[in-house]
Parts: sequence; C-alpha cells; structure tokens
Amino acid sequence: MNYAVDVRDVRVCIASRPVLDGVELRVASGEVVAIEGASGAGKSTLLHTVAGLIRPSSGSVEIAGRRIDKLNDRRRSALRLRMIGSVFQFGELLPEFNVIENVELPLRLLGHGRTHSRARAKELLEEVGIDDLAERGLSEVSGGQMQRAAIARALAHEPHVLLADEPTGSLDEDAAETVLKLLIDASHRHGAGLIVVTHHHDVARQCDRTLQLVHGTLKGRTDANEAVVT
Ligand SMILES: Nc1ncnc2c1ncn2[C@@H]1O[C@H](COP(=O)(O)OP(=O)(O)OP(=O)(O)O)[C@@H](O)[C@H]1O
Repeated sequence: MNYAVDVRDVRVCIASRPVLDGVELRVASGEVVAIEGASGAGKSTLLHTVAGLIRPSSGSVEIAGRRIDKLNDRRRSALRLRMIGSVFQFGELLPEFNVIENVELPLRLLGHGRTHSRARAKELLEEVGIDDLAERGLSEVSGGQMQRAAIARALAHEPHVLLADEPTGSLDEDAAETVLKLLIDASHRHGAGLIVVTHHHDVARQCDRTLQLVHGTLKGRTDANEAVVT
C-alpha cells in the first residue's frame, strides 16, 4: 500500500545533535496534516527531510512508494521536481519573473512546451483567484497574492505531495484564512497529501489531523486514514 508520504523511524542530527529521533508519519493522498511545535522543535527540518533536502542518518522516507532518502543527489532532485510542490513563508518565487512566468516554471523545467505551460498556469491562477495579476511583477502584488501565486506554482505539475512551511506566517488573519483554505481545497481536489507546518492553532484545526513535534518525535495519530490511502 502506497502513501503520499511514508516516514518510518527517522533520525536526523544537525551539528551532532539529534533534532528528529524516531519520527513516524504516514500521509494519504488528498489528506491534510498539520504539524505544530515550539520554535526550534525541528518542524522545518522534518519538511526538508520529507523533501529529500536533508538525508536522515537512519529510518526511511518514501514519496508515493519511492525511497527518496536512498537516491543520489541528481535522482533526488528529479523526484522532488516531479512529485513535490512546496509553499514556504517567503515563497520560492523568483523576482526576475512575473506572476505567470513563476507559475509556469516547474512545467518548463520538466520539459513541457511553452503553450501547454502557459495554458496550465492560467488555469491555476484562475483557481487561486489572481488571473488578473498574471503579468504583474512580484513587487506589484501583495503578500497574500504572492502566496496564492506560490500555491498555483506548487500545484502546476500535479505533485503527489505538497509541503507548506508557515505559509500564512506573514499574512493578516483574513488573508491567512483565505490562503490556507485554498491550500487545503487544492490538496483535496488534486489528491495531493499536504503537510503544513504552522504556529497557528486555528490553522491546524482546519486540517484532517494535527500532530505535535515534541522532543524530536511526532505525537498524535501518525497513521493515515486508511479509507483515503491510494
Ligand atoms: N544549519 C544549522 N546549524 C545548526 N543548527 C541548526 C541548523 N539548522 C537548524 N538548526 C537547529 O535545529 C533545530 C531545529 O530547527 P528547525 O528550523 O527545524 O526548527 P523549527 O521547529 O522549524 O523552528 P521555527 O518554528 O523557529 O522555524 C533548532 O534547534 C535549530 O537551532
């Protein structure tokens, strides 16, 4: 049985100190999981480990049934580009490109043609409600609009997994609520497993499950809801 994300007994040390120790986490396709935890608890480290940016010293990390932690750098990057979409607080959008060019970028990197990529990016900008801003530069849109563009970009290549690190951290309450709802709806609609790190309790309440990262391990229901496992 394949999960979107399957983390087993993962240990990660940073500067010789164990930050994650015995982490278990299964996320089904279309499931939304919130991770809470004190500052410095290791939440970003966990997301980076799931994304294959940090290699665990023991344990395993599977993305849609593939061991990302076992791959060499080139294959890990390729798997990440194909299977994972990320939304981080300060975005991964590139300031030298306008909104729609940023959304197209993952598709262009995956070798899709210009016409297809542009059409798909337009659809996604409509889905997140900023199609009228497609040609604006990033300095000409608000923080909330930028996060919407980041969500559209993260969804462009239909990833199996969405990772969001404090996606609403810099937004006011209304904008944060809208952005989070978009992310959750998109994950359900596109069937992507979403892991969202947040300090906001009201954000966590809107997710299917909430887990706490404490002393290097996840507390709460770490297993996916089997009914939605693909
Ligand atoms: N490059 C690094 N060198 C040394 N220690 C690091 C490094 N990166 C992270 N750490 C340490 O690892 C621990 C986990 O950091 P991490 O960023 O994952 O926590 P977090 O829960 O995401 O924190 P926050 O909520 O403040 O963003 C922290 O104690 C941090 O100081």
